[in-house]
Amino acid sequence: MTTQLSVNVNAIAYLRNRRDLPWPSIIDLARLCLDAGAVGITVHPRPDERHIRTTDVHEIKALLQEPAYQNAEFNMEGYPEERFLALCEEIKPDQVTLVPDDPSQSTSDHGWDVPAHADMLSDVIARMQSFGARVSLFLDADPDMVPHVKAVGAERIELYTGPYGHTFEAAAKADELAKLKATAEAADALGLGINAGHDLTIQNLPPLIEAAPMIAEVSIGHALTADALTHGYAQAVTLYRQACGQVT
Ligand SMILES: CC(=O)[C@@H](O)[C@H](O)COP(=O)(O)O
Ligand SMILES: NCC(=O)COP(=O)(O)O
Repeated sequence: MTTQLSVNVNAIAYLRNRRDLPWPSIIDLARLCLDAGAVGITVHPRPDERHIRTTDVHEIKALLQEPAYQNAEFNMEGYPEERFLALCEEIKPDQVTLVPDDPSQSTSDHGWDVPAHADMLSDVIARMQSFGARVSLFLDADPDMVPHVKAVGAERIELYTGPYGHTFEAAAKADELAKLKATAEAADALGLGINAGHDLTIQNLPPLIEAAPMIAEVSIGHALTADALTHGYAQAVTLYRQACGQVT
């Protein structure tokens, strides 16, 4: 399996929202990403619309319905509150990634305590699957949490890679990578798909993929957008696809 790249466009929306102007265009840049070989687009429409707005979600959906992008995937991330779930039912993305974020959080910084929310998650997962979405649960690197994901019916986990991306001292980085590897292997053994994301970079991606080659998809936004300021957006996508081990 080759790890696929889904580009998160939250950061583009942040930049666009600085002024009451329609540029940078999320749709134009999403088109660039897909044409450069990204498997799909990821958004995280937060309740305060600090970056991705509901209108953006509808416009991306329309883009992915164009003939050229029929095979592209739409991944919607968010906390399972009613507004987000209703939007998912309206948009019908290919994948819904459930994230345990409080609305006040500055960004996603932890995975689910699945047993503590098992009944709610089971119901939400079934609700999202009823329109055909694949459901992924955002998870800390903890193999013991994996069987609970299986029990609530999700198809995938998304490994929260922030602690790995935030460490720079070799021993700490090795320790975080080992935890990610063990969690990916536990999920693979139970037949769960494995995604990964948060603070992944061109530098830290190859060791992650080497440690856990069964990772099906990484969703990357912040560092890719930063690198796009240097290399251009299409070239940045190519560089990240190469870091995923894809031949471009
Ligand atoms: C779930 C995750 O780690 C990211 O996809 C998250 O969407 C980042 O959110 P912000 O772009 O709002 O920081
Ligand atoms: N799920 C992770 C994601 O979509 C983007 O995270 P980041 O690359 O912006 O940290």
